[in-house]
This record gives sequence, structure tokens and C-alpha cells, in this order.
Amino acid sequence: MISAFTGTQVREAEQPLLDSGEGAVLMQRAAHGLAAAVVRELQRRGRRIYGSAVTVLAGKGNNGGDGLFAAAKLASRGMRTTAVLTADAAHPEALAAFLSAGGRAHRLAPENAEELAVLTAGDDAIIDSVLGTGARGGLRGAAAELVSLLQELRPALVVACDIPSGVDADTGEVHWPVLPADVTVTFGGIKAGLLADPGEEYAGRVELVRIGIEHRLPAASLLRLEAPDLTALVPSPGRRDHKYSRGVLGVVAGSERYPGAAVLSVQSASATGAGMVRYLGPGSVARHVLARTPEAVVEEGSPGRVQAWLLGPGIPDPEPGEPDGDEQLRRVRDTLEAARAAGQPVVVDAGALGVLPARCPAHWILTPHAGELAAFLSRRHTARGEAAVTRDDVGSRPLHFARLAATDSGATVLLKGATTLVASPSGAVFSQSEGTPWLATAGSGDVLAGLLGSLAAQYAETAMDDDGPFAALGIAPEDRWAAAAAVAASLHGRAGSRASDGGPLTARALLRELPERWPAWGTGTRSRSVSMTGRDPIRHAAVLLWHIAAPPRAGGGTLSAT
Ligand SMILES: NC(=O)C1=CN([C@@H]2O[C@H](COP(=O)(O)OP(=O)(O)OC[C@H]3O[C@@H](n4cnc5c(N)ncnc54)[C@H](OP(=O)(O)O)[C@@H]3O)[C@@H](O)[C@H]2O)[C@@H](O)CC1
Ligand SMILES: Nc1ncnc2c1ncn2[C@@H]1O[C@H](COP(=O)(O)OP(=O)(O)O)[C@@H](O)[C@H]1O
Ligand SMILES: [K+]
Repeated sequence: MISAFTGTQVREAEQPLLDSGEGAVLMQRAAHGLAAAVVRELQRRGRRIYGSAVTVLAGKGNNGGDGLFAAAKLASRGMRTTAVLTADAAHPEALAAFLSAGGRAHRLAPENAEELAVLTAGDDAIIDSVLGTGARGGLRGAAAELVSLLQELRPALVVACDIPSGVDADTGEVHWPVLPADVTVTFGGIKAGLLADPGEEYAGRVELVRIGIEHRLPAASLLRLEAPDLTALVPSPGRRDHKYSRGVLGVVAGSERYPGAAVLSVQSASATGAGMVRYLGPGSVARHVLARTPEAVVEEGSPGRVQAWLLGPGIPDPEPGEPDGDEQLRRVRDTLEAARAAGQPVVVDAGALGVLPARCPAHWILTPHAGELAAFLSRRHTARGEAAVTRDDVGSRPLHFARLAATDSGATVLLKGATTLVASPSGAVFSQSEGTPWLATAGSGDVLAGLLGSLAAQYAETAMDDDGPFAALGIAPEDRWAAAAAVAASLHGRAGSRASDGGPLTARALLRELPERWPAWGTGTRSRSVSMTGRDPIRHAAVLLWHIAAPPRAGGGTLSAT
């Protein structure tokens, strides 16, 4: 599991060492890691180190100090080094080291921004050391102009020092302009803003350099599940399991207008391990569901027992003033009441988001995209006389609004996007980013909803207990449903990347890929014979061979530690 921290958490962890006079040592470790990352990246691109040119954009604080010390180290390896000092002052010792290593420094001013941009853009590498965790707001004046120009000139390689300047280390919110980095070398702890959009988009590959404060860091502000976590958390049946004990999911989805969402979500749930799926909806939709998933059980009256519910895919939003007008929405309301009384987990998607009560339990998982979250929050805010929230608001502050929705409603909130955030009402957040933009295709969210519903049914009975797999990973009881939703987001993203392989994909292709993304199959850490149960052995054998020939791409593989 990857842990990320706010800038303040990292600074507080540094403080005792600064107080005992070890600040210079920390900075040397950071600078060493930064210089090494520049060298590695140039080598990876087939560039010679000796004689190649690097420019450091250096602000007045310690972030600028890191960059200047790193550039001094690069100068001593024979690189041609230039510093563009973006403020009227620079870290004195670092600047002295840089100059004595043979570096050349220019002071940035409005008059020379264009000239320096052209000079710098042709270099083999640029180090962005203008602002770090001490920033208030974004780049201003000539520094903003220089970075805007550089953005247009598309430099060969940008390495951000600690965080791309202009990205908020705590939230990932962005103050434009920001120079997009190919690599961000971050110190002591990964900053939360590197794992939340829009900041994540500007960070490139993130590399963590340990500087000796890691043991002082508090509980993470943001978590990301990795492949071994999935292996531990993805359910697989025990020898004595039967279909009811494996988890039965009830699905209220689809409408005359959108039958496909019911088809996809039921098929997804059925393909991802639920012991049984019970479907509730109009007869015409049920026929489509059965045509694709004959193993689903269509319920005409009150359904048999279930462990969890999925409500809402393909159900239109309630009409204002007539929330009960629709047959499916009535079912959703009735089911919500019954589920609350029974303490059952519920995945709430699409139209069902419009009929939620004011307070929900944490084991109800809401799955909005940015537009749906904006509408959800706006309904609640305007009812209290507060300002509405727009889709753009959510897009520019997804971490903030996901957290707000979770704390305000009491539910767990999975906010879909390029990076999917899952906020627990406790304030903890998971961030998963294994997907591909090709996942932005109709029906892809329905597949996610079915997958998450299926997991919820499988987790409902015992997985959340203190002797279950979530506890074994150290996940606090109040955050276990958020972790469950993060498992679904991660599997969905991995399946999408595999199904796409760099090209377009359909929700159907994603569905075909999902069972194959089941970690037990890829890693072999569990009995394969268990995983094979109920699947076509010839196809399974072909998949295994294929895995051996082409090991699965490491998901979340944009992070590394040195
Ligand atoms: N502590 C350590 O020993 C270690 C620290 N480390 C490194 O230090 C970084 C944090 O350093 P930091 O605290 O000096 O802040 P930093 O981000 O460089 O910049 C703040 C400076 O810029 C200014 N400023 C603020 N906003 C501004 C704006 N919008 N536009 C323009 N200027 C602005 C502000 O000055 P002010 O305006 O307040 O006078 C302030 O002087 C951290 O990210 C990591 O890289 C590592 O080396 C490990 C060891
Ligand atoms: N740019 C993107 N990069 C990666 N994943 C994305 C991107 N855009 C959307 N997705 C993912 O695709 C899915 C889309 O869901 P949703 O918008 O509900 O689609 P639909 O309602 O058509 O099924 C979500 O899981 C989301 O995280
Ligand atoms: K920076």
C-alpha cells in the first residue's frame, strides 16, 4: 500500500531534525536523490551525462535550495548547468555551491523571461525547483510567464523537485500555470497532491527519496492499494462455500430508456464472484438481462435473501417534485429502507443518488462521476440555503468535494475519474489510478457498479471483521468499506488498461477482461484450482499461458522508491 502525506505532515516530521541542526543533511539527501533521478532519466533516454545541459528554475526557499545543490552535483559530473533564479533571493549556501561547481546563474525579470525560456527549452533537462511545500498559491509575475512560455516550447525532460510548482501538496489543486513534469522526485513522504487530480496529471512518474524522516510520519492522509493488497483483499471461495455463503447481490437497475445499464451491471456482478445475482426491474429489461446473463435470478415480488444491494445504474434521476413517479425509483426507496433496517451494504449509483436520505451509513457506497457529485452536493446545499456546486468545481477540487460529500452524508463516496478517489466519512481517502482514458466510454461505470456490488456481497458477512483481510492490512474498521471500493476501482482500472492495450475499448471488452484481472490468477499465490471453479478450463489454460508469455503490466506502476 502506498501512503501519501500532506506538506504539513512532512514538514512536521522534519521539524525535530531541523531543530537539532540536521536541516543541511536532509537537504543534501534530497539533492542527491534529485540529481540521481535526473541522471537515471537521461540515461534511460539514451543521453550522455557529460556535456549535456540542465537548467534549474530555483525559487527563494528550500525547494530552490534542493534544486541548486542537485545542479551543483550534476555540474561536478560534467553537465553544463544554468540556474534561473526566479526570486530576488536564493538559498545562500546552495547558490554558493552551485556557482563554485561552475554553474551559471541568471536572475529572472519580466524583460528577460522570453529570452530565458528559449535558452532553457533547448536543454536536455529542466529541474523545476521554484515552489515546494512552503508555497502559498501558485507562480506569479515573471516566473508564471517563464513557465507559460516553456509549456508551449515543450522541453525535452522536466523533473519536478518535491512537487510541480503550482500544485498544492495537500490537495492536488492546481494554480496555473504549471510546468508538466515527466518525473517528480519527492522527499521524505509522497505528497497527497501527487495522487489526486488535477495535480497527479502534472506529476508524471513519482519517485520517492528517503531522507531519514519516514519513521516520524503520522498516519497517511491518502492511501493507494497496490497489487499485493489486491491479492490479499480480493475474495476467493473456501472449499466449503456454497452460492449463498459466497454472497448474493440484489440489483435494482435499468429502465425502459436505459436497459443496457442493467444488462452490464448484472453481467459484471455475475462475472466477478458473487454467488448469485437477483435482479429487480421492469419485465422488458429483465428479458434483456436474462438474454445476456441467464444465471441471474429475476425477482417478481419481494426478493429472496441478499447480502448486499446495487441500486441505480440506468435509472433516470428523479423528476423534481415527483421523486416517486418512477417504478424503479420506488423500488430503490423501499430497498434503501429495508437495507438500512437490515444493516446491509448498498452501492448507490446514478438515479439512486437522487433519493438518498440526509444521513447514510458508512457501508453505503455512493459512486458518482464529477457531474453526479456536483448535482448530489447541490441538492443538499441548496436545501440548506448554501451555494450550488458545479461540475467544474468538482473537477478542480475532487479531493475536497469527495471528502465533503462523505462527511456530509455519512456514506462512503467513490468519485470516478482518471484518478478515482474513495472518501470514507472518517476523512480517510483511497486514490486509485490504474485506468486509461479509454475507460471514458458509455457503460464503463455500470461495469464498475456491478463489480463493486459483487464485492460488497462477498465482503458483507465476515471480511470486515477484526480477523478479516482488511484488518490484517491495518485498515481501520471505519475505513474498510472505502478500501473495498478502492479494490473495485483498482480492478476496474487494471481491466480497462488491459482491455484497451492503448486503443479503444467497449464496456463489453472490459467485462471480458475483468475475471482475468482477478489477482489470484495472475500471481498464483492462491490455489488456482479454486479460482478455476465454474470457468471454462480451456480458456483458463490459454489465459495462464498468455500471462506467462506477457506478465500483467504493473498497475499503479508510476511510483517507485529509492
Ligand atoms: N526543511 C528542510 O530542511 C528540507 C526541506 N526540503 C525542501 O524544502 C521545501 C520546502 O521549503 P520552504 O519551506 O522553504 O518552502 P518552498 O516551497 O521552497 O517555497 C517557499 C518560499 O517561496 C516563497 N513563496 C511562497 N509562495 C510563493 C509564491 N506563490 N510565489 C513566489 N514565492 C512564494 C516564500 O517566501 P515568502 O513569500 O513567504 O517571503 C518561501 O520563501 C520542500 O518542498 C522540499 O523541497 C527538503 O530539502 C528536505 C529538507
Ligand atoms: N480519463 C479517464 N481516465 C481513466 N478512467 C476514466 C477516465 N474517465 C472516466 N474513467 C473511468 O470510466 C468510468 C466511467 O464511468 P461513468 O462516467 O459512470 O460511465 P457510464 O455512466 O457511461 O457507465 C469510471 O470508472 C471512471 O473512473
Ligand atoms: K517544485
